[in-house]
Amino acid sequence: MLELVFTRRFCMAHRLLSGESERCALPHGHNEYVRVTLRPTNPVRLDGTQNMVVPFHRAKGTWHDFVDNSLDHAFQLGEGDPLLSWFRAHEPERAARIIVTPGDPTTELMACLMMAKLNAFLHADGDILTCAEIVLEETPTNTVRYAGDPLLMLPAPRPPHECWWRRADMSISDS
Ligand SMILES: Nc1nc2c(c(=O)[nH]1)N=C([C@H](O)[C@H](O)COP(=O)(O)OP(=O)(O)OP(=O)(O)O)CN2
Repeated sequence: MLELVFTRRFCMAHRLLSGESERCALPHGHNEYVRVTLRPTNPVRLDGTQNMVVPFHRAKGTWHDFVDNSLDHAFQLGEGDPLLSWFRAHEPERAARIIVTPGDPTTELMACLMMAKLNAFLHADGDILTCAEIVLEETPTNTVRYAGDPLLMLPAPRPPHECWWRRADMSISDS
């Protein structure tokens, strides 16, 4: 099976309120790497001329735009986090740069949300490719990997069209 594999780096900050770790409940940041593996939905033989599954820029362009302009330097907060209400009340323009997640923004959750978003982009581009695997390296020593359908792993708090990770746009929250 021919696969296309792309890696991108981004900075993020988050905090985890529901876990056992007190230090993770204070806002802190990581420089993360996300690696995605894309597979042709209907694999065919290389044509002997162009010999491409899809041009790289088409396969990764929208995804990297999302990583660079929506994920990079964004603050990730669970939708019940009181910091979210604070930003919406006092710094509404910055609140728009907050990634709002269903529950704590753990690496597991973010990996599945990001994979679902990528699949929404790929679906909107004709379903030529599907994301088969995502690897999200939170730190050099902590990595989450998922292969399969991310929708099977994700909470389903609202109808699909009200969940930003199901929409093929640059959104990172639902108002
Ligand atoms: N299952 C998960 N557990 C934890 C997550 C997570 O996303 N999923 N996240 C964190 C925190 O973000 C924390 O900042 C990183 O974890 P930690 O192991 O404390 O990071 P270190 O850099 O200290 O790792 P060492 O290799 O042990 O130095 C916590 N748990």
